[in-house]
Amino acid sequence: MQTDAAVVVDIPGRGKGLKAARKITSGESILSDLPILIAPNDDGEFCSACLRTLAGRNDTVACRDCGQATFCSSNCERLARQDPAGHSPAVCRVLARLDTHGLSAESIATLHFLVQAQALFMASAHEDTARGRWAAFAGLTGAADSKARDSSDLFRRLSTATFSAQLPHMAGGRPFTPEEVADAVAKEELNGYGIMAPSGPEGERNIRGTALYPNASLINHECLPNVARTDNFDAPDVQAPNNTAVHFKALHDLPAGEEFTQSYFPLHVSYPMRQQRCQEQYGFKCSCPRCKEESTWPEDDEADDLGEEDTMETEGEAEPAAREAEMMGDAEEGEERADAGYIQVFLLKYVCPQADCFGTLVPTQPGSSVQECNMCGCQRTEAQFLADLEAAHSQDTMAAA
Ligand SMILES: C[S@@+](CC[C@H](N)C(=O)[O-])C[C@H]1O[C@@H](n2cnc3c(N)ncnc32)[C@H](O)[C@@H]1O
Repeated sequence: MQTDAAVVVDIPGRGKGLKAARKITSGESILSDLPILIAPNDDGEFCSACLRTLAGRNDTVACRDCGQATFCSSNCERLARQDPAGHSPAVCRVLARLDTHGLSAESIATLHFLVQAQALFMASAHEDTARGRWAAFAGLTGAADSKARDSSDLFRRLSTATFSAQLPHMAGGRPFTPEEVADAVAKEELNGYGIMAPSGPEGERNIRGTALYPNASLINHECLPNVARTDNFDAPDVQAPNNTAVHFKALHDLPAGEEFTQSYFPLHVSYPMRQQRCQEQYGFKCSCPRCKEESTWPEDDEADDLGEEDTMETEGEAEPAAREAEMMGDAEEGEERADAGYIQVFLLKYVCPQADCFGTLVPTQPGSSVQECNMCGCQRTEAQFLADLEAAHSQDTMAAA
């Protein structure tokens, strides 16, 4: 791994995970990772290779063979055609022959992902770089660890198109078996990062595509995470494929040996919804310190009700900064259950305050108290945070009176 900050470890009950190889400072970048494979949505809005926004560009190139890929530039087209799991001749031939009749947009996207994953597998029989990428793909958690959904229809459509495409240059490789299709589908579901587009005029969020990363896909979930992801697929000054990297920064200081955890959902999501999504989407029961605490709360007492009387500690009249330290300090390292006050301050500190954004605020630099939202890009200073904390405290005091 290209970082001295993280090491891969086996964690009982969680499979593989990443731990801090040394002491980490708040705002430090702990990992930057390029994808093993990117599966674009192919709806014509984003580059099929690097997922850059196409609107406003005058150098886009559409694939004339399959008609199912558009690139932001001739450079991306060239890179995609050279990449066995990008838009290589093999992928293009199979895509052109896929029967997608009657499938939902989500299943079509999964089928396209399977075409690319299978092409990577077939190329790994005779190409060294494909072999390394396939090894990373094969190492991701998959069907054996989850309730794989029925993928027999996807297998049938994939194998029919593959057979009809006749892939002469794929000598040595072979198509996926039904079990390999089920495993690849599970790998996408359990490890895929949905790459979000900037919000539309009505606040709607499109997904550009799904990407699997060799190391970032190993970071486990907790509902009070200590790292958060940033990316910049539309960075004008970063050439493909480097714009497809994801970066993880520490939200606060961490001791050596601490497991890096991210939240698989926006931080404000309620306890029942988080439990359901961990179980149904990822196949595990979340018993993190926040879930342990919130499992004892009355049902309608959602985590995002920050002003609720019984979730706020109102003792004493400490200054805001002292109050933050006091409350954040309540959750001792390794403690099993987070304190209600700690959860409240954590959410105030890290949930983006912009209406309907729900991004995570991440320190801009190591040691900096200025935070930036990983979704909308808004910034907040320590003074603004302390004012927000004070306002929440006053609201609670009034509600309690
Ligand atoms: C993106 S992968 C993370 C890496 C994974 N642990 C591995 O071994 O490759 C997601 C999977 O990790 C496991 N996982 C993540 N967070 C967990 C948690 N808090 N408790 C138990 N299992 C967890 C679940 O099996 C989940 O489907």
